[in-house]
Amino acid sequence: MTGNQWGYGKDDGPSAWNKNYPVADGDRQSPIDILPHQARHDPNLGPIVLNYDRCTSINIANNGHSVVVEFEDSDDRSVIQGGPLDNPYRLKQFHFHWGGKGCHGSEHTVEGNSYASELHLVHWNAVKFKTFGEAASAPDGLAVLGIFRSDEHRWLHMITDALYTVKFKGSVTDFKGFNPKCLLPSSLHYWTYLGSLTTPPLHESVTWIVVKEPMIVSEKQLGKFRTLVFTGEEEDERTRMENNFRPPQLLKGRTVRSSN
Ligand SMILES: CCCCCCc1ccc(S(N)(=O)=O)cc1
Ligand SMILES: [Zn+2]
Repeated sequence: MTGNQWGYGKDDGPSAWNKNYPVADGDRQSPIDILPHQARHDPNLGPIVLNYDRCTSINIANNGHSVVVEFEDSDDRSVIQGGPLDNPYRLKQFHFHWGGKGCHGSEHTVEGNSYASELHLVHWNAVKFKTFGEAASAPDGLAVLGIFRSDEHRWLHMITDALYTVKFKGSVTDFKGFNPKCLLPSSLHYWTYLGSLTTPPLHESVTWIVVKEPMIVSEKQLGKFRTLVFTGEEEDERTRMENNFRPPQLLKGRTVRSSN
């Protein structure tokens, strides 16, 4: 693994990340396997509140690890708050993790069971920090909403129809007027725990909020995500982008709390 090059292959994948990112073996790494019966129900955990109605999506990009939709985060136009969060956190981007086929692909698992894919809505604490980069390495800097994805989804076509425009690593295209609220399941009951980024630099800066109810996407829609490639247009080999998920990490004594 040269420099900060990392991936999901045999030589540069999750088991090799601790060489360049020793925090990979830290005490609050993500994802984890969630055991619902061992989660502590906390009546003080209020509902998650999403104010996305004035969000401004900017572009959709293939960053060589996933497909990412970026948002304007210069003010509090789209924030998540409530639940375990002490402040509103600004929506910065969302991206996905998925498998090669069948039911593997999510990062978090529930009693050892994985879903076909997982959506991450990434937010940062702009009350305490000046930039996303600064928040991304602070213990209470980020809040990521994780949504499992399993069978057909009506709104997802807006994403999958745009995937052909970002087939190659490094491609970016405009993607305006998309409100990610349409990607969310009806109930936002959740598990929450203190964890990390699931890709390098693996900073232990994330308050994870994992929604219990999966959203529905079809195998056909998932297939469109697999038309992306990890490699740039100029490179000769075409490595299909799939299995871009990190396996569950040790809990190391952490408590997972459950909303009602
Ligand atoms: C200082 C730069 C940090 C960039 C961090 C980019 C990033 C955001 C979210 C996730 S995830 N999969 O935990 O939601 C992983 C990586
Ligand atoms: Zn992610």
